[in-house]
Amino acid sequence: MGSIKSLRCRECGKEYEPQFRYVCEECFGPLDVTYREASINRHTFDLREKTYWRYFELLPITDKANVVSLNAGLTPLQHADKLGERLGLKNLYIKNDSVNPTFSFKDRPAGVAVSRAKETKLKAVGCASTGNLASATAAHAAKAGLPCYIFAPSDIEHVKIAQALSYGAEFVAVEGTYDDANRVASIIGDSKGYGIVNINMRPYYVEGSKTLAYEVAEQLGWEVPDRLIIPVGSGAMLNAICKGFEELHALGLVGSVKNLKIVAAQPHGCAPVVDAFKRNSDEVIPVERPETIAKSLAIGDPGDGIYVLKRLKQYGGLAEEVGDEEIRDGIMMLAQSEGIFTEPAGGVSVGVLKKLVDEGNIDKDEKVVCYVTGNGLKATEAIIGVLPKLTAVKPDAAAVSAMIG
Ligand SMILES: Cc1ncc(COP(=O)(O)O)c(C=O)c1O
Ligand SMILES: N[C@@H](CCOP(=O)(O)O)C(=O)O
Repeated sequence: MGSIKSLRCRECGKEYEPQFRYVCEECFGPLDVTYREASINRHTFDLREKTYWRYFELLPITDKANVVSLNAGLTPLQHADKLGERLGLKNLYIKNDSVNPTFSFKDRPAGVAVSRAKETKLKAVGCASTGNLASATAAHAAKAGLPCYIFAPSDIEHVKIAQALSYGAEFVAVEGTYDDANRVASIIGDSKGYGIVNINMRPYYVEGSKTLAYEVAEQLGWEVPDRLIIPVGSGAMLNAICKGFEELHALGLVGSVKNLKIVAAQPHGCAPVVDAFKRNSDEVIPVERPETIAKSLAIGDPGDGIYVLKRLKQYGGLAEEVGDEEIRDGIMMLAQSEGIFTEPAGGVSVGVLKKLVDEGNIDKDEKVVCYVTGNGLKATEAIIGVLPKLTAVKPDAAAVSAMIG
């Protein structure tokens, strides 16, 4: 049995029974899941399934029978020696979450939220999305046998729309930004009683992403790295990863997290958190019209932005942005040195890492984990212009030989 205890307001600390609720009725703060003490140690996980459900006691589902799993998680933590050499880092790792079942890290939070929807007998699920969450929610809903409603900007990558539609979701293509889609999803979800995974189910949903901390620690032999590079949209994942490391420490599974340093990475065309960090302000000013090839990070009004700023203060953090060209360079560098093909969000992580190393902000001996959260096959239009042009050649060895030299 899982050990969920309560929902606790992140602002005022008021506790609630774990119900279908996502903001505090006193102060409108966001709610976080708390757990009863779990009796686990480092060896508890040794023989368990190779998915993020290996951490079942630390996830907000009571009965294992309600788990809706596509076998996501326990993705590779690749020692990136070649990329590290190019950047001048001795101890670089890529957490490659692009190889999940729907090809992004969103299988973690979506899988947890859809499982919770099944457990609490909701009649339908959905999400507001920039594309990746759409497929993750739709695929898990298909597996659970639940209807699924997606609300997303109409101009996201075609393949992300095709993927979500293929899983049988109803796709509402909103003429507007992600924030417009989010507003509509919130109203529809509340009026119809649908579980909108990243809005009215958010306390449960975000718990899935903290497994990105658990896995990294376990894969490093229960060690806390020196620094994490995390791409930021709403900021939910960054917060969840910090919560994950803190929980591991509280459980005695890892040592101190005091020296962990966090980097928030955003694209130049939508970098409200980086902007606030650089102004040394606690106020995140929304970006009205995001303009970036990193469409999955095009969240102008990041719901967890202020909490990212708090985390950066708590963890000696940095925040940096990179433009479209640096994002493409990051995609190519990762593909050509490590054989990992990422969508632009991963190009943002690598681009920001390169920028910080070049500027002398990261020491060459640090153990750095760079999160790559989505697959390059999902956004090929972002790089098509920088790939070499192909010239067709007759199926003739002499002609081919003349061409390739
Ligand atoms: C591939 C990818 N990486 C990173 C993020 C950022 O996650 P968050 O919105 O939780 O900050 C998103 C979505 O926003 C995403 O789709
Ligand atoms: N990038 C996300 C959109 C929003 O998800 P959230 O967790 O930040 O609320 C997506 O993949 O759709």
